[in-house]
Amino acid sequence: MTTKLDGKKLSNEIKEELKERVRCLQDKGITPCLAVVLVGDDPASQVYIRNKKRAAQKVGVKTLDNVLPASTSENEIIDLIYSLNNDPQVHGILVQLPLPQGINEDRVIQAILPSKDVDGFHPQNIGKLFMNKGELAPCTPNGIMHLLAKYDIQLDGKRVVIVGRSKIVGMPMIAMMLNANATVTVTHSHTQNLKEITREADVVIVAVGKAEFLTGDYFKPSAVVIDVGMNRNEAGKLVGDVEAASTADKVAFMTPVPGGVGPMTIAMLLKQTIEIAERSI
Ligand SMILES: Nc1nc2c(c(=O)[nH]1)N[C@@H](CN(C=O)c1ccc(C(=O)N[C@@H](CCC(=O)O)C(=O)O)cc1)CN2
Ligand SMILES: [Mg+2]
Repeated sequence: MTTKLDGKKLSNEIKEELKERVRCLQDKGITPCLAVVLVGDDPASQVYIRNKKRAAQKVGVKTLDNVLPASTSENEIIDLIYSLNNDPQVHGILVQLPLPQGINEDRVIQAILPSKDVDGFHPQNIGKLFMNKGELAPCTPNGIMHLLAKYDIQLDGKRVVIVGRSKIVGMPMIAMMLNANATVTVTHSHTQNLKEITREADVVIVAVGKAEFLTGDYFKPSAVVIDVGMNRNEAGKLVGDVEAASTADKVAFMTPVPGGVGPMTIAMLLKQTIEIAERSI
């Protein structure tokens, strides 16, 4: 029997706790505020921003919208970020990724004041994370760590395999797993004999962005499988990077798609916005 790692349920529990923390801040005259920067008209990004704003509203985090056309120049985006850096009412700044083609994502992220970098993507925050001194961490891997802790999944000494090395998930996940004393292997598009590697793993984190890329035979029966993927299959159905039909009921723990990692990402974003506001007291 496979235990479902229910990110939707845990994210709702976290949001309830966050409401209380927002009430405490409001008693001190502080409203946590998240500035959202969305450039262009990528439909998926528009959905994610809508979901983030809705969740923020539910817990009492104020959002400031900055929606810019795809034609906006890199310098204009950076100037906007500088003005948000200097705005004392703004606690967190979120730049929705991906940015339109031609915009240098690294330059834009580096313009964010590290103390307001609620997504934890600034090199200073990534560096601190690798030194196990992180304060603001990328939300998806952070959400995965919270989900594993909720289900008492031990990481110390365990073999963790990360499939994918993106800046948003795979790379920061390496640091978090090392900080948890796991033995970490990172695999990517150049990796040979992937199945031999994943079959040895106690925990497999899959973030490759390819629909149903890994099937049940990639995992041992006691494995914990974390599926970060969100893809539309040919029938238009939302599916992960792991084939659920051949994997569910075969492994020990698994995240569903949807309802696994995704909601945890949003809960972590709100949690970190509130933490920045709490530090301002
Ligand atoms: N600045 C950022 N950009 C991006 C991030 C990020 O963390 N920061 N991550 C992804 C997209 N993302 C958040 O931005 C995100 C994606 C999906 C979900 C989510 O809740 N998914 C649901 C399903 C939603 C659906 O039905 O379509 C789920 O998994 O249950 C949350 C956040 C790239 N960009
Ligand atoms: Mg999910």
